[in-house]
Amino acid sequence: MTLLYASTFTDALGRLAAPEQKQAKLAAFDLQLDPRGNGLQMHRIEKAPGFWSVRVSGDLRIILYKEGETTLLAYVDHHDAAYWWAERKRVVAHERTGAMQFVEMPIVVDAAPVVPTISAALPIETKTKPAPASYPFSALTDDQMLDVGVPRDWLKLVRETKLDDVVQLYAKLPAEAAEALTDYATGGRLEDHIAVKAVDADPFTHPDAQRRFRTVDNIEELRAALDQPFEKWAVFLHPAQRALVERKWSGPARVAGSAGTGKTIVALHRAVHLAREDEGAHVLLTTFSKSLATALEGKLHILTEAEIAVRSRVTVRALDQAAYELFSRAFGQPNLATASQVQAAIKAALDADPESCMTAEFLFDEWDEVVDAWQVSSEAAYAEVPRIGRKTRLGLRQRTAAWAVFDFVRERLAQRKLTTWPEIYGQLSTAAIGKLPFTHIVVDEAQDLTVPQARFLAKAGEGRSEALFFAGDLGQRIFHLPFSWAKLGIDVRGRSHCLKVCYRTSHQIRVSADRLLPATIADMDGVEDGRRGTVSVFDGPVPSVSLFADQEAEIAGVAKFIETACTTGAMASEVAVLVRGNAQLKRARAAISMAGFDPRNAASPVIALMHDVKGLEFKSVAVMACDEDALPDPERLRAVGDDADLATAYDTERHLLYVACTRARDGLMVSAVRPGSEFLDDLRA
Ligand SMILES: Nc1ncnc2c1ncn2[C@@H]1O[C@H](COP(=O)(O)OP(=O)(O)OP(=O)(O)O)[C@@H](O)[C@H]1O
Repeated sequence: MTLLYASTFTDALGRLAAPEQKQAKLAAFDLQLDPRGNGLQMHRIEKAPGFWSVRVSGDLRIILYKEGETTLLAYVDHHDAAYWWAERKRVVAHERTGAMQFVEMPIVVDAAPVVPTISAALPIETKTKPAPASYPFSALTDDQMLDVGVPRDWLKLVRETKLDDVVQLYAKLPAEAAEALTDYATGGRLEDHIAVKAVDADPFTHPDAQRRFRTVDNIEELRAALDQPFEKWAVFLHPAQRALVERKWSGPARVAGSAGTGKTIVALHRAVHLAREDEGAHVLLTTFSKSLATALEGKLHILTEAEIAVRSRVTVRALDQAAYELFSRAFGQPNLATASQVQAAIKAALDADPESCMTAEFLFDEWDEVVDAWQVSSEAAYAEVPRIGRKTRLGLRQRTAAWAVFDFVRERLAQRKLTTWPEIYGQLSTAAIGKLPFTHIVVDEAQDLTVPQARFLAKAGEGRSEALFFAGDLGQRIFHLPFSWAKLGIDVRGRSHCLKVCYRTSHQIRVSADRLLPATIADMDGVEDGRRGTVSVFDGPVPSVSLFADQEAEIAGVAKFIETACTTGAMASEVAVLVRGNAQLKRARAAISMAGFDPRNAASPVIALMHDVKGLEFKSVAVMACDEDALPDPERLRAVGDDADLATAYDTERHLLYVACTRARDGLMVSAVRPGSEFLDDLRA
């Protein structure tokens, strides 16, 4: 006998009180040991063919679906609610795709005047004819809908669905069908969603079935799955995610996609997959900051709860942290130069040459983005180096003058035995590359890699097709100028794939945030990340973009937003107030205080800078103080030494607002003092 569990079971388990969860899990473990359920009180549910109820305790019931040698843990709830759930479901293999589905049974109502609506608690089929304009699916044929996994019982109801009700299809239809229809209703093509047809195969192993059903191989696996805080991502991957995780790649590969489409989840599963496949593997799972690495490590622990040996083959570190450790081991602890030490050296060189027509800012950028980044070590090499990403051309005389400054900086750093990050990566790429302990490197947030990091990774993965895997979104690049990965030896062309299902942000928030970015962004190698066709799996309130007369009024407005979020289901720690820079932090604190919280208390809403929230998510987010003179940040723009780089710096400021807005799951408020940042017009458009 085979035991499976469904995502509906873990979802329902998560909603029970803790003692009830414990009892339900014990009954589930009994079923794992004996899927026939001998010794348990089981009853066939008359009105729901194939479904059985198992008495857990009192009136708590597990709903099982049994067919042949298969037992499925389908749902768990109190008696009446559990029966109510089962009586409205059928478990059937889709006639066209072969994927096993839970199909909600539509109720047919004969009364003609009832307006068709999917948003009702139960679907109501009527005989009224909808007007095509507001009914996006009215012209679809049966075949078109069956091809994407719509159950036959729902064909008519789908045709009668209004545009405003489309996102609610997720609550009623199998996810593959809802995704396809949502994309179609928002301008996409159904042809892009035609499901794999595997009618003769086991319907539970169809790629679409695996996003809702999981076979349990042993009690440890079931215990790990049920003990987790019901993290769906740990088990139920989207077929597009699973394909990227399990594929044998012929070179460096990359997963892209809008914020919240599960790129981090894919990176994490990929790392575990590599470690699982090969006992000799040692995987570095890395990202750009220590806090994100810590979050990744927490998720790794959830995912490998029942696989301690696999866990031991994955090391999670921020990339700089990993490089520092590797360098220290190979060459001794480095003494790192700070940006201000480099700036001081540039200033000293310029002071000695009052004739120079280059600014200290320009020279610092040139040092940072070109000379140090590419480890240029001589004037001749500087004359040759392609100044990728730098738009202002330098003539020979200017390069010679600039080199005199850089030579001075290099000498001063050497005298003081100071090392820069590019030097660390440079030495690792040459002297230590044969001794790296990692067989594979999986990089999350890869859009913010620096040149030296990318060069190092290219060297680390050289000659091994599966060694490098990247996850990132070009629309979230907020730290560095773009450069060609291919020229450095990381060629993901033909191996870059975009995820299209957004799990984090509501449809309304995603649509607003997407307006900040072009529909497609290409990197320097011509690899495109497309946002078109992305769908969110749930609905929420329309985000607000509010302009206030002054700071006091804005603080009061944000305080009200926080209060509302906290009284409508969010815990205070699930609410965040984000600002562009340190100068705006006091406004965030004032808003939190006015909402009745102590900003110093850890259980209060989170206050953070936009730069620090990459990879995080909150139930509700207020992005405040987006004033005209705060976003784009004038300091940042002033620091751009090369006027020609201004447009790129503007883009990164825009990306920053995109990152901030897409941290929100359900509620988003963006605010400013009038007239507000120019970016807000795009959000509102
Ligand atoms: N297959 C899945 N099933 C359910 N939830 C998922 C799935 N994949 C991802 N998620 C959830 O979606 C949310 C976003 O995932 P993740 O952080 O991986 O997205 P991302 O694309 O890396 O986002 P960002 O670009 O903002 O960093 C998380 O809450 C994650 O648990």
